[in-house]
Amino acid sequence: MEFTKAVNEMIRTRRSIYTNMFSGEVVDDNIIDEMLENANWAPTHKLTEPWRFVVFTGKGLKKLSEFQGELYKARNQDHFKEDVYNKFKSKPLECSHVIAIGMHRDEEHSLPEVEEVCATACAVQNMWLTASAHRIGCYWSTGGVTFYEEAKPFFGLGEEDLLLGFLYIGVPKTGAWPQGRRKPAEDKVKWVKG
Ligand SMILES: Cc1cc2nc3c(=O)[nH]c(=O)nc-3n(C[C@H](O)[C@H](O)[C@H](O)COP(=O)(O)O)c2cc1C
Repeated sequence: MEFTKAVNEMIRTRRSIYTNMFSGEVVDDNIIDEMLENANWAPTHKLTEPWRFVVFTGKGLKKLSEFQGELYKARNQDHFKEDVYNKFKSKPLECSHVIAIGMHRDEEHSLPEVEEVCATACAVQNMWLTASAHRIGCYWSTGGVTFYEEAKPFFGLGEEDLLLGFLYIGVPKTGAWPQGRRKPAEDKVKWVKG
């Protein structure tokens, strides 16, 4: 069946495409919208739909770059490293779009936190597969200010919410689609048949 072939192909050829593999071209916003729409169809226990995204592009990338740089500086006055600071600032500027990935806890805490993180990760995978289907490059980064508690409000997240990282997006340079590698699936699977 065509669906089976397509889904196998998309899942197995989805790759992390890093910023040094980006051409500098800008991705059409319509593709980003498609990614976000597909994210919204992720599975979600009790339909809490915990994923929250902030999309940075154009001058927005500069805002993110400055925010990250300043927060790094403020946080690391005693052990400031110039190269880390430069990386915090430069990464967003190497992209066409950056999507900040947030997980929002509902007030009732209807579910254990881990379930909401899992649902958000499913949403990210939907975006990643959609980008790959268009042969747009992206990767999930948990660098930058991801684990800085005080970064949350900048991304519209509350105390109970989590910032889970960033999807860095760009047009890959020609020929920049890498081969993947995985150890055999059988190594991680046990069947119980009787
Ligand atoms: C939750 C999560 C966080 C990740 N964080 C980073 C990261 O901070 N930096 C990085 O270079 N890659 C990061 N990656 C991408 C992985 O390195 C990548 O998926 C892995 O090398 C396998 O390559 P593939 O995605 O091309 O199959 C992350 C992936 C996931 C799922």
